[in-house]
Amino acid sequence: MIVNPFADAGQAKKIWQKIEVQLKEEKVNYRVEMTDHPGNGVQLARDFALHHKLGEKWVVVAVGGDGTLHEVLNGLHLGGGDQIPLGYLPAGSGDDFARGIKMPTQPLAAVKQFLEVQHAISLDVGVYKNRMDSHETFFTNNVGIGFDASVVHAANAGQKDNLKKYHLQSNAYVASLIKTFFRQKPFGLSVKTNETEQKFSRAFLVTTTNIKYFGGGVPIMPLADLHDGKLDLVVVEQLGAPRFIRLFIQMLTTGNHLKSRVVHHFRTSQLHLETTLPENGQVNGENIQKQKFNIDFWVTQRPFWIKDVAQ
Ligand SMILES: Nc1ncnc2c1ncn2[C@@H]1O[C@H](COP(=O)(O)OP(=O)(O)OP(=O)(O)O)[C@@H](O)[C@H]1O
Repeated sequence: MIVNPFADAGQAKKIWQKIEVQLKEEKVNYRVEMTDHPGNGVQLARDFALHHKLGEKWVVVAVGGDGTLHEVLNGLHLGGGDQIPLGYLPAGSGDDFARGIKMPTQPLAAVKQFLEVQHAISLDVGVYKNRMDSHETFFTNNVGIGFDASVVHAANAGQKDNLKKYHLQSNAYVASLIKTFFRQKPFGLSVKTNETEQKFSRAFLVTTTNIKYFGGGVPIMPLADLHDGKLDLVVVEQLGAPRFIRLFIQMLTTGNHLKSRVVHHFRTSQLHLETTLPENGQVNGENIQKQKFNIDFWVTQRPFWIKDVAQ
């Protein structure tokens, strides 16, 4: 168990204490490591993978939010542990992956479901690589460029100041959304998939997603499927404030945003994106440094210790 006690603005520590009572009651054989700084989940998972042989019956479980899951996934990869089943118990503020896989976000219900799992299942994970370097990053949820990434950057900066995470329902989140909306400038984008090539001169929000949700419960891609070997790319072109609000409401309610003329959807197993300007980026709600993106995406599969609930 790799636990981030600081997830959900520190609430995860209390959640973990409750989870532990349940694990002990069920006589589960486990070891626990607490992350003690950002990025520590990567180190702990990598070290575990480096010191445990394939074929041993271990499951590595990330306990925290989408950021913790992201760190553990990548740490296992760095330690050569791509075949070690990855479990997840949601204890974060957004928990988009848990929502996407229809896992209960209530921690004790999630533990109960976790203990019912009999075997690992194979699920899609996205991979991206910047053409300027050789480092591959895996992701369970999504990678955003432009507006959604700028919202994440603003939220993470706010979190540093007061450890308060923005929630979709909170006034602070809505205020940050509006402020960022007016700050975000459109940018040129080129999209290349297996089948098609398209250029946008005024891209605004560019999200490559493996699951239905981003931003703590916003269903950006209702059709996303973790079993189809594909990623979904959603490009939203620049739009005025009233239209943006309408689109956002459609996103939250009917899913009709996908029918809008300013929204473009691509489903593909391979993707190349290039931006004309340096833009903010985000992966699973964690900042990617502002840069001119020249980036490739593809899909792979890895084992998860998670109950398979059909999408
Ligand atoms: N001991 C620690 N102290 C401070 N930050 C930590 C610590 N351990 C991990 N972190 C960082 O906490 C951040 C947030 O974690 P995480 O994303 O899991 O929770 P969350 O933001 O509440 O949930 P979600 O992403 O689902 O909204 C990550 O960037 C991670 O690197």
